[in-house]
Amino acid sequence: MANFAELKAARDRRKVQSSFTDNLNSLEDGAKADGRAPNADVKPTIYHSLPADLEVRWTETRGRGIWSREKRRRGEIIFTEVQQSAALSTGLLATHCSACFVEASGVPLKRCPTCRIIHYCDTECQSRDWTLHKRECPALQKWATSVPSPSSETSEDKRQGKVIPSDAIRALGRMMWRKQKKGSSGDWAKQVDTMQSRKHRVRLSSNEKSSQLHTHMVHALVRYLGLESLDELSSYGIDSIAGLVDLVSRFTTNAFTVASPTLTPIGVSISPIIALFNHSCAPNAVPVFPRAPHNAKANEPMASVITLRDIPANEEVVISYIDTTLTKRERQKALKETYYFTCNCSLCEKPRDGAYVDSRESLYCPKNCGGLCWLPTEDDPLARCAKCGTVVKESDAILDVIRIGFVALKKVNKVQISDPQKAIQLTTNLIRILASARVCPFTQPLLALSRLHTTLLISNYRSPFDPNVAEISSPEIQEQRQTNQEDISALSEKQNQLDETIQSAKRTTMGLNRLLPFGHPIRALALTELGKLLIVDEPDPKHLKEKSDISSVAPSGSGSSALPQLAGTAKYPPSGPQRLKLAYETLVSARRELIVGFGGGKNEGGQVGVEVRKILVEIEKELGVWKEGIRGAIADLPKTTGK
Ligand SMILES: C[S@@+](CC[C@H](N)C(=O)[O-])C[C@H]1O[C@@H](n2cnc3c(N)ncnc32)[C@H](O)[C@@H]1O
Repeated sequence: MANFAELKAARDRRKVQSSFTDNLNSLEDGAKADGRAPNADVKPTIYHSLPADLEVRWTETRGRGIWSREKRRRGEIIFTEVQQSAALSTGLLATHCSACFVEASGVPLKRCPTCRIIHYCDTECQSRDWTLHKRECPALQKWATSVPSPSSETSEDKRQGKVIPSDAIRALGRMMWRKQKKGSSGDWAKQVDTMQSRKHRVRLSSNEKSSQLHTHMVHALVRYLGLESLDELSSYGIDSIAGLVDLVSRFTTNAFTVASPTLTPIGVSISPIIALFNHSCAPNAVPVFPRAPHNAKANEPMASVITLRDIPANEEVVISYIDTTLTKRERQKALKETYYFTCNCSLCEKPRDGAYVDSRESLYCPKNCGGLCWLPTEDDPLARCAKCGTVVKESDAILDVIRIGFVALKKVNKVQISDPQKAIQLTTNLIRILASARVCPFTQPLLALSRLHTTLLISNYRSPFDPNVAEISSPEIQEQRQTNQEDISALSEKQNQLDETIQSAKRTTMGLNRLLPFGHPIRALALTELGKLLIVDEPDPKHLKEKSDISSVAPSGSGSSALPQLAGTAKYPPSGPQRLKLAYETLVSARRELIVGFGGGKNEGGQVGVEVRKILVEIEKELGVWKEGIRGAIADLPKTTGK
């Protein structure tokens, strides 16, 4: 006989099942009254490329989602797909191939001679893109001559045909031309038409900004597609302007950013299957663009969805639509503004009391007991340590510091390109102020400022040896270089800059490690960045002055997973051979994480994973050479001991 828990589970199963059936029935009746996506929905037959071990299911609160039928290990690639309807970011159109999204390196790209906007690696990429570009090409030309020019565009820009529709409009155009080409009864049209729309929610929420955005996009799309009458919409399977508004709304709810293997945004894509994954701020999977080494160009841009932890069978696979290092308030605001729902994931549901303190909003205990306190807020200014109960006295001052921090963060984001020195000055000051108020390094806005600070310092650093190359050199070469330099103090200044950059990268990795699970792509890349900084040639190596012990230089077995000690101590980062050893250990750890976040096996941690493997081989050689050199030097020494 079934016990109570089993009966309850059976009842819950029936509940899900009946919601699912009700939903199908109501859709078959043509009912759309609740504003949910019309549902060929859960009928998986239109999703031919969805692997059999993944299943589309429906829930009352979230609509459709993807469930795993099987149990999964962390780092498993559960879904991969070449993006068929993606548009490259406008700023990259001249430097990246519009078919495979790879940046030109060495060989210049070939420009479409007709529109003179789109570029390709070669004729192979051009041919692959032709079915869509043959429609896109005249649209781009027409747009360039007809669009009212914003004041920021110069007449020179216009002469060069550089007036280009936004990434979203170009991606929408591609989505619609594909629909036109495949026919309105084809699977692509069905998949696009059943993506969730937020039209209804937009109206309900009477969100003025969002309505304006939709109206603006519809106007732009009509102009881009060159539509002159309603009749022309029928070739896209749309019969009214309302249908077009709905399509735009589907696009904005479901489109996602195409990123490079280092997570730099490079475009916009629409994939009706990836759009089926629901959101959680504590996701168990992540979509990435690893650019795996075995991938042919014809398979790029390839998106993969990868598990971030072990998943039991019959669990929903959820990804995050936003940056999960943000505070609950920031996350909820972003989700509401863009996706129109209130997240009730396990992270959002945790109450602000008891022994639990969310690291994203924490202060170190005023008594240094090792515990954390919630950051005070306007609503809840009384903060106390969750471990020892000590009350934080200066709540008002801390609130002010946090407020100033967020304002400064906005300002830094604004000026980072136009005035990087000012941005560095701001981040330096704010990081100091927030840290002295006992704000934890994984807490916002300190973490966001640290991430920006590291990025700014990296782009600001120019090696005195070769501005483009970070190379590994033996101490002898470094010594030679140093003695040849006339301005020792300039080198010492450079050394300080480099060390400060490494310390900042270290602080960032520590913050991210606290919030993101092992192998999360953001965390794996931050660790990679730190490792790569540690192999940059030291302009003024401290070890040459200190003559540190070189006998412990060899890599320690398979590498240590432990991070280096906290920045800020006199010893971090170390110099010379110790630094190289630390770089080795950091990159070994980074590679392990990359293999999770960008997929193992054939993916090999993606393009960055492969690059790190190659660097590790170089370091191993270098460390081997040094060790040999020292052995040789010791062997050559006259035997004076004991005499
Ligand atoms: C990209 S779609 C995801 C698939 C969608 N559920 C469907 O049925 O097509 C994004 C939309 O799904 C819903 N959604 C996703 N995650 C959710 C969550 N955690 N809670 C509530 N709604 C969610 C929201 O309506 C959101 O705008």
